[in-house]
Amino acid sequence: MHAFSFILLGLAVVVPTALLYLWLTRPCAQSKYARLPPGPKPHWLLGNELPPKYPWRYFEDLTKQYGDQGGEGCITIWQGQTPLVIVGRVAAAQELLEKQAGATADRPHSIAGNIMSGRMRILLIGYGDHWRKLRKALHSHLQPQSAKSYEPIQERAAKRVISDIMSSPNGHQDHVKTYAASIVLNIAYGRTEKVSYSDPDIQLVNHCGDRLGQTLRPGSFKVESLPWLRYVPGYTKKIDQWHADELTLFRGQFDMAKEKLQTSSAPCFTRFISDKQAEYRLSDNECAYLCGSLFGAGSDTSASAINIMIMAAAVYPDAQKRVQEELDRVVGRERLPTFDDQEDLPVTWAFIRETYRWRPVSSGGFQHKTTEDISWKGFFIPAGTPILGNHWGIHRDPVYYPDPEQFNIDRWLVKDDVGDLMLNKDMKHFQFGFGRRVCPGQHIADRSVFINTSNLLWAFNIAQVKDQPIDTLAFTNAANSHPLPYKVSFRSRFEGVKEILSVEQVRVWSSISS
Ligand code: HEM
Repeated sequence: MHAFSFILLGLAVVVPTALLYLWLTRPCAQSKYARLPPGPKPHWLLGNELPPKYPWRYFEDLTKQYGDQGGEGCITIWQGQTPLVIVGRVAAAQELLEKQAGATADRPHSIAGNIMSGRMRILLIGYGDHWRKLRKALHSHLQPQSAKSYEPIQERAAKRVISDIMSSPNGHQDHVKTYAASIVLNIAYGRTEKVSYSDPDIQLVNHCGDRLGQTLRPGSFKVESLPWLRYVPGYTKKIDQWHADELTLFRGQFDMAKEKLQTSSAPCFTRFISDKQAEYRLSDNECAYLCGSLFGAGSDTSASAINIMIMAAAVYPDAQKRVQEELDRVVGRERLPTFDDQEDLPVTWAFIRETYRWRPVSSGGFQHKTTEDISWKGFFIPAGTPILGNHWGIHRDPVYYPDPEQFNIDRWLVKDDVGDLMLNKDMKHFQFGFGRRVCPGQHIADRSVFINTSNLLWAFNIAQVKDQPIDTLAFTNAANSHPLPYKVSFRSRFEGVKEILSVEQVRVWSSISS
């Protein structure tokens, strides 16, 4: 027989046998997965198809269809042969991701992501001793008391945002990015100078961040579905190089910061971790990675949250007006809001909370993974199952947030004994994630958002003195990554602001600029 015919005959036997084997052993038909929450029927080999954009909106549609109809707010979709449980409602999130946090704090293993990060990027590290060690070090420095020590820096930098917006209103989103980058670099390395977002070293860090994003994008690296590929000579060459570049960058920044700190007393994570390195049993590279990954985790996220605040103020002028009335009453027009005013500004905080709910920064959330079998309300989620809190969907839970499509700051407010408004401390949001994996930078981030929102809305208020309402701003990226359900046309009238302030509010203006 001809060699070609042999090959054909071989294929005719091997391919159907392999497919039959895969079909018989398909995970979606295994008994341990029989009681997962409901969801759309998957293709037996390829799983469920996902939309190319905004999967969190699709998951919310599925939650309405399956999760609210017998799924207790949860659904299951299949990524190829792996199930993913998606939590889309508050009660389920509180139960599975918070009360059972010890069983849902792992992360799905990303082979390419961990090679690229040398297994040192905390966001990707599985739940266990290594993660605990890094987390403890971060927590000690980012917990509320330490976060408070950065307030003076945040207040100064927030003033600069106003002054930058006055000078070049069209770049308002970049000014906020510059703010966020400066704050994180200050916290990580003790850098006190204003760092422009376009500075070359920030561009380099962002370049590494882009590479990480590429590494984690499903389908980018076949090694995730075919793990043996990592042992094929040369296969990981590109990712190894990316890791080498990133490590060189992070080590360079860390070593330089350590050197500079010898002649200053500024508090920062580099100083803290260098002092505690032996106690936490951290290598030099681990310290450098902890500092380096703070930028990726905390810079663009904070900038987006602040830009979304400004966007919400533009889209919902009535809510903006209520914040400004409160600022007028509590702060007045002779000075800027400061952190000392926080307790007296419940409406401002309600506006911030509602904006977190309306457009959560990380709309799709980050996947966790179970480490124990979970039996809950008749469902069974086996150990090792990826589980995702869908921030977008959870924040649209119609039971917890009635009429969720309405931007309603009153849902966060209650009256005290004498009828004054106060923030309802029982109402929760999930902007910063869940359980043991909750964002360790949340106290710093919340402060950044508060000081910028209150200062900017205060400044817009002043600008309206001369009957020139600052009602709108142009948005590009915040709107792109968090698209509005309708097209909003923004007109920018910032040009007049500087004159108004310099003529009529000279004293205030000079306090802003100082
Ligand atoms: C508004 C700004 C921010 C938002 C919306 C945000 C959101 C998040 C979310 C959703 C997670 C994942 C939580 C989960 O897995 O359930 C996370 C993790 C993390 N965030 Fe933030 N974050 C912000 C700012 C910051 C800042 C300022 C820092 C540091 C200074 C920071 C450091 C981290 C780190 C290190 C992790 C990984 C934690 C782990 O996996 O154990 N974040 N953040």
